[in-house]
This record gives sequence, C-alpha cells and structure tokens, in this order.
Amino acid sequence: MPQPENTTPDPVIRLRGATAALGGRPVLRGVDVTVHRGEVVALLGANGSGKSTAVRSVIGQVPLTGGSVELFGTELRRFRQWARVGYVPQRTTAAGGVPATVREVVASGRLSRTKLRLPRKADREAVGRAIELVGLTDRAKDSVSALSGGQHQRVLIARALAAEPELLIMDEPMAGVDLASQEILARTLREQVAVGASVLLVLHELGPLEPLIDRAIVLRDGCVTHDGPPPEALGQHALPGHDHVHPHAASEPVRTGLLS
Ligand SMILES: Nc1ncnc2c1ncn2[C@@H]1O[C@H](COP(=O)(O)OP(=O)(O)OP(=O)(O)O)[C@@H](O)[C@H]1O
Repeated sequence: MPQPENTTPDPVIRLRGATAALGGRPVLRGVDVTVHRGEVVALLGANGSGKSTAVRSVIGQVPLTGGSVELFGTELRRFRQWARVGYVPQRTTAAGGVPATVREVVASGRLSRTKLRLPRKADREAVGRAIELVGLTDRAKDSVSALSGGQHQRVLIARALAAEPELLIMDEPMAGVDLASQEILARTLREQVAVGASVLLVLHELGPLEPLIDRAIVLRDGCVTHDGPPPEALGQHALPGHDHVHPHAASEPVRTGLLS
C-alpha cells in the first residue's frame, strides 16, 4: 500500500557521489549526504573543504558534474515543491539594495506559498509567527539596515521559516552572530525540530546547537571523512585539526578545530 506523503521513510535529502568544480578546480569529489526525515545533520569541515558548495548543489545553485541529488525522493531536476524547503544562505556583510523592513523581508519568504495570489490572513499570521519565533516582533516595522548582524541573521531565518518548510538548509547560521542571538537561533531551531522539521546545517563550531545535532558529516578537500555521531561523542582528538577546549558551558561556542 502506498504510504501517505508525510510518513514516507525516504530521505528528505539524498546527495550521492556528487562531484562539482568551481573555477576549473574540483571542489566536490564524490560526496554523499543523506538527511532523513526529522534528522538534524551538521556539515562540518575546514575552510574551503566544500561545505557551502555541497549545500548549494542540493538546492540547484551549483551544477553537479557527476552524481545525483534528490529532494523528498524526487530528482532535483524534476523537483518543484520549493515551499517545503527553507534555505538560509551564508550571510554576507554587504547589505546592498533598497532597505526593506523586517516584515517585508520575512514576508518575501512566504512567496513560495502565496505564488501570484494576494496574501491571506493565514500568510500574514505565518509571517508574524516567524518574526515572533526569532524574537523580533518589536522590530517588525524597522528597516533591516538598522539591525545588528545577529538580528539580521534572525531575519534571514524568519524569512526561511515563513513558508513553514519541512526541511531547513542553513549555511553557517551562527557565523558572526552574538551570543544572545545564537541562543535565540538555537531555541528557534529546537522548536522547528520539535514539530518535525529536518535540518541540514553548515557549521564551523557546534556551539549552542550541539545538543540538537543527530549526526555530523565532515568534509575534507571535497570528500567525506566522517559520517556519524557529532565529533564530541566521537572524541575530538580523533578529528583532524583538533583544538577543542573542554569542558564548555552550554552558552559558549564549542571549538571543533574543524576550521583549520
Ligand atoms: N565561485 C567560485 N569560483 C571558484 N572557486 C570557488 C568559488 N566558490 C568557492 N570556490 C572554492 O571552492 C572551494 C570550496 O568552497 P566552499 O565555499 O564550498 O567551502 P566551505 O567548506 O564552505 O568553506 P568556508 O567554510 O570557507 O565557507 C574553496 O577552495 C573555494 O575557494
């Protein structure tokens, strides 16, 4: 008997044997990344190991030269249900363009659900909920250009959450984010996971997200060198470039040493 869509055991992400080149240089050299429904997977590795390229290939921003990508069991080329996927790109420091308010930016994340129709009450409520989740209700009418880096990152996450996605893909959501914002992001993510979201995160350090992570995949020079329990459980010393400091308070970022 076919299973209802929301209980299918198929992985939500399946990247298999992925190869990709940027600027004529191989960047992914046969990468496998699988995320099952409800799982939180961290993609770790040194600078330039191919983490961003791997997640960008999952959402079709980097073409593969070999291998395959499936989202929710559908080959990427035929995948159309983008409202099921929330993507938070790596934050850039350059804030260009016309300054928009927090609510406008977050509402833009709902477009994958509203398409060309006018937003309805349910859409406005989802946008309000996303803003509330990241603790920015009192800043909703402010220009994003007036926000701190951490608050800006929270806006980007709220934008991804506005479509109420089943799968969240985040590229270094904690980079350059102050501790207070990190805690809010960790709480937000915890709430998403509690309601069944699946998550793929590119991280430099496990930090406050550590307790949420089910599995870690470590990349090195475009290859997977580890796929299993997060490094903490494995013993940090087993990993290359170890500079982890034990013990750590929950609010302090955990240095995995994976960036060197
Ligand atoms: N547009 C591009 N053209 C050429 N080379 C690129 C391009 N983008 C990335 N690269 C190179 O590809 C390699 C992998 O980059 P990628 O951003 O995927 O690594 P990363 O693991 O995410 O690193 P970081 O932690 O610094 O973000 C790096 O050597 C990078 O310099």
